[in-house]
Amino acid sequence: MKAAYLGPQGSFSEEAAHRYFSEVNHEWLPCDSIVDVLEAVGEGAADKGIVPIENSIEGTINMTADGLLTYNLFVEAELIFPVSLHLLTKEHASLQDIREVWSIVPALAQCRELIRTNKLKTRQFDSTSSAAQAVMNQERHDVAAIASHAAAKLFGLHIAKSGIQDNENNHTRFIVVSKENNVQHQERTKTMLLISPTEDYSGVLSSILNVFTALSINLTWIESRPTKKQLGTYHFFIEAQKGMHDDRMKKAVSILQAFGHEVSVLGSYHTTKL
Ligand SMILES: O=C(O)C(=O)C[C@]1(C(=O)O)C=C[C@@H](O)C=C1
Repeated sequence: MKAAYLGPQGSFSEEAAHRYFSEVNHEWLPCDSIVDVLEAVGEGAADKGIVPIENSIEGTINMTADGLLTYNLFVEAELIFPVSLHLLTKEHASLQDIREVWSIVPALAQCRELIRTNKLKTRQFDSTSSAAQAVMNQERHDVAAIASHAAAKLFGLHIAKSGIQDNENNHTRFIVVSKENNVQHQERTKTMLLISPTEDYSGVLSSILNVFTALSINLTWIESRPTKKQLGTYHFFIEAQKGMHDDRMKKAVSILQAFGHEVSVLGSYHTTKL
């Protein structure tokens, strides 16, 4: 089994992948970007991929949500991973010495307060670990990567300040994706749906939500994404706190279809706290 994740070594994705797949022998495929992970699974270069989809401070990682549809992927597990971000420098330095921070956009966004109050410039990288590697390979003393403790150790960087995210209690939700439609009807705790209204009318979203209210199904995530076909047209990712084996969930899907909406079940899965 080959599993793809966002590399290089030292990324949060790598830590999540190693912890989740720990019991079995796996072949790993570190990729250069989140989209490359999804593409590797979509095109069969890897059997499974681990990608971040939501962070408790910054919200949805849109390229993951959109990529699920581009590459026709299914979600087979959800992982909750605690994220602590650190300021990593090449030499011993303090926050006052730093003028510029490098990282992936979601990690920069999780440290908005520190960046704003210290008037730091930012540079975007494809992962926290590629930013840490770039800091190691340069000579400036006023730049720092925003990355993990594992990246600091791996690249021999100094931790100038730790726990710099806006909220100490910070978690990222990863999903494990594959090409296989694994929506079995075995007991699972959550389901992800994509609902595409075929018509636009006033109250279309509330009519969709009312179906879940009427069936007492709690929703854990809702995200509107543009269809990319015409300005102002959306489809909705909805995650419900019920597995697809549950009769109420099956009923919700058939009512939504009877309303004329297109409904795809993107996965039914359990949550693992890492
Ligand atoms: O860059 C990494 O280390 C990643 O695994 C990606 C990622 C993300 O994009 O959300 C994962 C967890 C943290 O939220 C920060 C970065």
